[in-house]
Amino acid sequence: MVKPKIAPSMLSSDFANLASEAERMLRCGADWLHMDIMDGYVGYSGSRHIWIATSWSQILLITVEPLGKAGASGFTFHVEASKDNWKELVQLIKSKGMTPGVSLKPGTPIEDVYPLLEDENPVELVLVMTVEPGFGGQKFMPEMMDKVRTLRKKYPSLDIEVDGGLGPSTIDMAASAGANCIVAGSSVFGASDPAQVITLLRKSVEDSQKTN
Ligand SMILES: O=C(CO)[C@@H](O)[C@H](O)COP(=O)(O)O
Repeated sequence: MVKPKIAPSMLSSDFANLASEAERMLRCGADWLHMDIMDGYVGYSGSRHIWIATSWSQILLITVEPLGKAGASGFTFHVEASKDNWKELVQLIKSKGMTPGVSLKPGTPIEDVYPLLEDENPVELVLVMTVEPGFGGQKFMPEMMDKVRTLRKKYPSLDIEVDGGLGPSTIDMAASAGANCIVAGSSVFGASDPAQVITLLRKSVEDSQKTN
């Protein structure tokens, strides 16, 4: 059974206090910290819990090494940005001690990630974007759950992550579709009790796994 992982998105944190925000989330029970790298902005911090998701095409290769050195545990890149160099990227990510993952935008068909999962040196996580990448606080796209269901059926032990609009009102849709890694920004950082939200997200994943 794939373990639930709850990953607060640091995009919704107080950037002036990034380190203490990260520590606060870990104290609240976060398994991972999710850091986005997007056009022109690079943010990272040294923690073994940090996962990096990036959509920045040209810079992908040169961001791997410093993030590995900083202690990131995983590096997820967008399939749309890595058509020509994903094999090289996966190798590099692994060589720097991180777990490779691939992400796809809402308009990208799920079939586009199959070659990366079926390669002899495969990615180990697929991040299904449930909003258009860019900023926090957007509305969850339930129609993306077809992608999650399809992936879960095909790859029972794969880490399947969802990102965008996840919170108490949407988690059951993602969990019952088969997602086990949950990125949540505004619902966690905006909560008066983030630990309670993290617990609720995890419980939804666990309950779905028991019934499916
Ligand atoms: O990558 C992104 C947005 O591009 C996400 O990581 C968001 O930061 C998630 O925020 P919420 O939708 O949970 O507020």
